[in-house]
Amino acid sequence: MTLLSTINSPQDVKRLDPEELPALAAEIRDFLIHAVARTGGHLGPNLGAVELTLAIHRVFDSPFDRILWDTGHQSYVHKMLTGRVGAFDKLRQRGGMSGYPSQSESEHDIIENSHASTALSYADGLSRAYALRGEDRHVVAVVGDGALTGGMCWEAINNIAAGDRRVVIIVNDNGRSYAPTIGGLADHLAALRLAPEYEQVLDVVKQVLGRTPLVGAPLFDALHGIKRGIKDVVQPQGMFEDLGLKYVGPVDGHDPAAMEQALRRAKDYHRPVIVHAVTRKGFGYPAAEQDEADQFHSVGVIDPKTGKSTAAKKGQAWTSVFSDEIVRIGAERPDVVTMTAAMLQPVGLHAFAKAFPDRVFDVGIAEQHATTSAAGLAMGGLKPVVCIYATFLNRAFDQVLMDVALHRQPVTFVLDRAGVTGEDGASHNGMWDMSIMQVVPDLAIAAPRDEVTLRALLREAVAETERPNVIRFPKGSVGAEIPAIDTVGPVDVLFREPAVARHREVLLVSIGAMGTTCLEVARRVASQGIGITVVDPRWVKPVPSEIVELARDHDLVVTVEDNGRVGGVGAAIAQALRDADVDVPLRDFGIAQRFLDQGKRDEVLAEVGLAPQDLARKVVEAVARRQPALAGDPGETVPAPATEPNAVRAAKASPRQRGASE
Ligand SMILES: Cc1ncc(C[n+]2csc(CCOP(=O)(O)OP(=O)(O)O)c2C)c(N)n1
Ligand SMILES: CC(=O)[C@@H](O)[C@H](O)COP(=O)(O)O
Ligand SMILES: [Mg+2]
Repeated sequence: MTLLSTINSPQDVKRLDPEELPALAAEIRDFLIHAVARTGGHLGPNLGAVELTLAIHRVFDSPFDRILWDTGHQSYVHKMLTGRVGAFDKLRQRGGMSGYPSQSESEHDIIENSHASTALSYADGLSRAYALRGEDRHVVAVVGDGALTGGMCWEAINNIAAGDRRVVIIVNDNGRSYAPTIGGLADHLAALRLAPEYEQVLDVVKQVLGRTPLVGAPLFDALHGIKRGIKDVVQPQGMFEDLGLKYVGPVDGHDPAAMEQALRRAKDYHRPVIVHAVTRKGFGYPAAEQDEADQFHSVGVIDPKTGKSTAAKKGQAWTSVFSDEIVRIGAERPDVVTMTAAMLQPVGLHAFAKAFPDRVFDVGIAEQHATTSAAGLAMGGLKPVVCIYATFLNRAFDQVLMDVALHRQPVTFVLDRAGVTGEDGASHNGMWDMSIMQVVPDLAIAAPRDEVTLRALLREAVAETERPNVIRFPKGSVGAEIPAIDTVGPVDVLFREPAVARHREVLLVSIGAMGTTCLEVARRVASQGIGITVVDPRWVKPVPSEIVELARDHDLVVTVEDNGRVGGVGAAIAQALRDADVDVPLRDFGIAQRFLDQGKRDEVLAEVGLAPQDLARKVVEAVARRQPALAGDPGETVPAPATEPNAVRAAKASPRQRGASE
C-alpha cells in the first residue's frame, strides 16, 4: 500500500511520522507527473509546492484555518491532500475537476478566481471578519514571487501589517513567474535567499581577522558595530519588518522539517508574519527543472518519461502570427516598444525581445501599471504595444479609460486569448474585453479573422497616432485564410448568396475569429434557400456606418461574436441601428453572460450555442418566424450543405425560398 493511498484528508497528513514525509512527497510528485501528463496543467508550479503544502496541512487546521492560494494554479497538492486524488483523471476537463481551487469541489477551497495577486486582500478581509466575530482562526495565504509583484499585494500588506491579526503570508519564492521574476522586489527576494551566506561571511571574516594581529580585532568590532547596517543591505527583511510584519526565513521549501518548524513559529506568533520559502519550480522532475522557457509552468499532454509533448501537431497559432509581425514592424519602426505583464513568451514577445532587447518591458504581474506606464511611453514619443491576455485587461479598465483614452494616447493593446479559452475555466475566458472597452470613448477595437487580417490590422493599429486601440484574437490555431469576395468601404464581404440579389434576407455580421463558424452557418442557411450575406467589419468599434447601410437592405441582422452578449458588438450594432432609425430586427449571438466551467474550447462554444449547427438552426428559425412558410420544421437540425456550388443550389431553390424580394 502506498502512503498516498492512505491520505484522504489533512488529518491523515497530520498522523504521519515526520520520517514518512519524504516518501509521501516522492509519491505525490510521481502521481502529479503521470496525472498531469495525461490531461495537461500547471505541472511545474505544483512540483515545487509539495513539501510546502504538506507542511501547511500539518501545521494548520483547514478548513477552520483558511488556506488561500495565489494564484491558485499551484493548488494541485492541496487538492490531493483534501480528498481529490481520484478526480485528477478529469483535471481541467468538462464536467471534471477545476485546475484552480473551487468552492463547489471542497470545503477546503474558499477563493477560486485565479487572477493573480488577490489572496492577501482576501486574507485581510477574512482576518478582520474573524477578529470582529471573536473567532480564533488563522488565515494562511500562499503567494508566489511572481504574484507578489502585483500591486494589490502591496495594498493588502499595507493593511495587514498595521493590525495584529493572525495572518500568515507564505511567499513561495522560486525566482520565477514564467521566466525569472524581475524588478526591484525580485532583487530583494533574491538578496534574502542568499541571507544564510551573510552569516557565513561574517564567520569567515571573524576567523580571518581574528588571526590577523593588531588590525584584526578592532576591524572586526567595527564591522560588528555596523552589523545592523550591513544586515539591512544584505538581508532586506528590514523592508518587511519595517512595515510591521515579522519575517521568518529564508526557509528551504523542500525540507519538510524546516518548513514545518517555520510554520509552527509563524502560527505561534499570533500576529502577521511573512514566511519566506525558497523552492524550485518543477522540483524533482528533470524535464521540468531543465526547461529554460518556463520550467513546465503549464504543459499540454506529454510523455511523462521525457516531458515531450504528445499532442497532435496543430496549425500555426494566432500568437505566433502576432509574434512574427510585431518583429517585422519593430524592424521598420524604432519607436515601437512592447510591454508584457510577466508573460513574455505566452504573448509571443520573446522574438521581439531577442531582436530588440531594449524595447521590451516586462513589468511583472501589473496590468494596471503597464497600462498607465504605456500612456507615459506614448507621451514620451514612443509607440507602445501592450500585450496581455484579454481576461487580464479587466484589471486595467480605469487605467485604459482615464489614463490612456482621456489623454488620447495612441497605445495599442494586443489581447491574446480573447474569447473562450476553455480549460482554465471561468476566470480565463476572454469574454469581457469587447464589452468593457465598448464604453471607452475614442478607443477603437479590431478583431482579425485570420492570419492576413491579423497582420494587416496590427499594422493599422500601430500606425494610429491619435487614439488608443485594441486588437484581440483567440487561443489556438489561426486556421485557413478567409478571403474577402468584395468590400463595402472598410467592411469585408465574405459570402453572398444568391450572388446577384439586390435585397437579401439575412445579414450575418461575423466578428473576428468567428469567421470560419459564420461561413459554415451561411452555407447551411443558404442550403435552405435563404438569401444570406456574411460581412466582417474588421474594426468593430466604432460600428462602421456601412454596417448600418447594409442592414437596411436585409430583413434580419444576425451578429456572432466570441464575447459576452451583454454590451458586446452585437449590442453596439443594435444601438447603431436604432440610432439610425433602421428597424430591421437583430439577433445577437455571443457567449452567455455567466461563469463557464472548464472544458475544451469547442465544447464550451457548443455549450453556449456558438457551434455552427446550432447557430444555423437558430437563424433559420428566426427567418421562419418572420416568413412561416419559408423553412421546414424549425426544430429540425439544419443539415450540412450539399457539395454542389452555392450558385447551383440557389438556382434550384424555389423563388419563394429564395426570398420575395429577388
Ligand atoms: C492578473 C494576472 N495576470 C497574469 C496572470 C498569468 N499568470 C499566471 S501564473 C503567473 C506567474 C506566477 O508566478 P508566481 O506567482 O511566482 O507562481 P509560480 O508559478 O512561480 O509558482 C502569471 C503571470 C494571472 N493569472 N493573473
Ligand atoms: C495561471 C494562469 O493564469 C496561466 O498560467 C494560464 O493558465 C495560462 O493559460 P494558457 O495555457 O492559455 O497560456
Ligand atoms: Mg514563482
